[in-house]
Amino acid sequence: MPFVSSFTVPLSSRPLLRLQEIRAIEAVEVPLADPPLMERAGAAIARAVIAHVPPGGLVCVLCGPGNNGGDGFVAARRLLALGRRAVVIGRFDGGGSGGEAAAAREAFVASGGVMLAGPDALETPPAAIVDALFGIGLARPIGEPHASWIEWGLAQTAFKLAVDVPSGLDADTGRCTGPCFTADLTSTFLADKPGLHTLDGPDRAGKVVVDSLGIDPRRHDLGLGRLLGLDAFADHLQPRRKNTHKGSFGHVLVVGGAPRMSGAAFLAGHAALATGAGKVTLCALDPNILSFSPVHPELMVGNAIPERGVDVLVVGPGLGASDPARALLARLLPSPLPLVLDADGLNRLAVDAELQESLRSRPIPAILTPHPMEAARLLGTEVAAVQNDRIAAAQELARRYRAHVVLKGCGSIVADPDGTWAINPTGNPGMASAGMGDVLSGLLGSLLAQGWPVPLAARFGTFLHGAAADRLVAEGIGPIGLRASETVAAARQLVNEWSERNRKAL
Ligand SMILES: NC(=O)C1=CN([C@@H]2O[C@H](COP(=O)(O)OP(=O)(O)OC[C@H]3O[C@@H](n4cnc5c(N)ncnc54)[C@H](OP(=O)(O)O)[C@@H]3O)[C@@H](O)[C@H]2O)[C@@H](O)CC1
Ligand SMILES: Nc1ncnc2c1ncn2[C@@H]1O[C@H](COP(=O)(O)OP(=O)(O)O)[C@@H](O)[C@H]1O
Ligand SMILES: [K+]
Repeated sequence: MPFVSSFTVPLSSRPLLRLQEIRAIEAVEVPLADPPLMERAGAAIARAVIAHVPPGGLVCVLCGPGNNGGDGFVAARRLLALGRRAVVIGRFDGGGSGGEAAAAREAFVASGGVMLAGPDALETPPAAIVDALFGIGLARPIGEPHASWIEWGLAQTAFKLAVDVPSGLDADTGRCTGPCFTADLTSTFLADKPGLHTLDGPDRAGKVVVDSLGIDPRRHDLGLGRLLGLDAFADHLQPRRKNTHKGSFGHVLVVGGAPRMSGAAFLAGHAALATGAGKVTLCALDPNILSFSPVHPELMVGNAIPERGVDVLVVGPGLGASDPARALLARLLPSPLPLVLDADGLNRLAVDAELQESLRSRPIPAILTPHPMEAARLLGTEVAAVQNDRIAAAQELARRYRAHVVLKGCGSIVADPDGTWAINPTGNPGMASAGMGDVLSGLLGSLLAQGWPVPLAARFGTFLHGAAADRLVAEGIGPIGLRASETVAAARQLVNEWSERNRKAL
């Protein structure tokens, strides 16, 4: 029997709020809420602990100096009231009370709760650790004593729950700014946060559960960011009408394939065909390229750009940096056809003001698919600067190049020229292998050829590709050794399954 774990795909899209947007909700709701939001947050944590920890197990709550710590004190007090074993580890200098967090601390102590000065004082190993050290108020890398507590916590086999955000993780960017907690479950409040879903976030947060604390988020400005779910694509994931022909599904032209790099163009073309493009032609720079692929004889292969009949351009896979490559870009960027620009196409664009102007002036904005290094070149900066704030980097690229941007990597960001953005929750580290980007380009071209609106194609192609890789991993194929070409058949299977499911739902 092959190893099979469950494959689940995120079904529902949801808002992702950045710090300022969360703070704006707090400013309105905290003064009005009865019971107070901290009380509700603490109750939610206590419920989550009870759901995961058998009675009798010791729950150790690490509490920090702010409201995140306040949530932890409320949770500990409630656990005690429910007959659970709970202690707090916390150290608070200075006496002055005041503020909700201090009141929560006093209420915990008044109810007979025990506060220890460090994990050394624990008499038994905990069954659960609740990280209530820092949440959205993290202002700098975590120092002592909290850093040692985190290190101790990570060494325990206990169930680990993070309150709002794993301490040390930046809720906006997903960056660890120093020592950082790693949770099995993050219970996040009011709304979901982007930092839980990109860069280091998915490694640190574990499963993310959103608790609105009884606040209807629709009463507030939900910002421009979303976490993608399958529901966002339902209108376009429909079964095919019977009365159709290959012309109904568009003709994709893949331009790339310089000497020794023709595989990239083949992968993109293969992905486009397998996900529904009516016809695919490869225009390769390699003069010695085979005129047909024995593996995929459906692909039309040559060295020329067809005079007519093409509906969508995918430019870049294996394009290289030669003068003929530049000439092709200069010819194709002003085209009125939908365009996906990837890989060497992006690298050349980064250093060529004329090409940049053609791109910006296109009647239909292109889709650019940079990985962080390509994004850094396009922004004239370093990879670290891109990764410091992936959302801001993708938004800046989208604005500067007037294009839809897929900034690839763990938690790919999709950004549009109007400032809207999304994070893709699908995908896994099996995708960190050569050729994956070429497959993505082909998928995007295929969706455009089949009439998907450009912003939605950028989102769905990214979602589909990651979900395909996730399904393969669930079937025991990867993550180690997962090959780009394997994701193509899995994407085909998913796109058919999802379309068929929508037929049944009609
Ligand atoms: N508002 C509400 O009612 C609600 C809030 N909620 C909860 O509150 C959380 C936000 O609370 P928060 O704003 O108090 O920030 P929090 O994350 O506790 O940290 C700030 C404190 O830490 C300190 N500090 C920062 N970095 C530090 C470092 N590296 N090392 C050491 N100290 C550091 C900082 O002090 P300072 O920077 O001034 O030294 C300040 O004292 C949120 O995530 C959610 O859990 C929910 O219950 C919903 C209702
Ligand atoms: N750790 C990861 N988690 C999720 N997706 C990943 C991960 N690593 C890579 N990917 C995805 O795989 C693809 C890799 O693209 P790219 O880096 O351009 O590969 P290549 O240039 O080798 O074709 C992107 O879509 C990226 O988002
Ligand atoms: K926390």
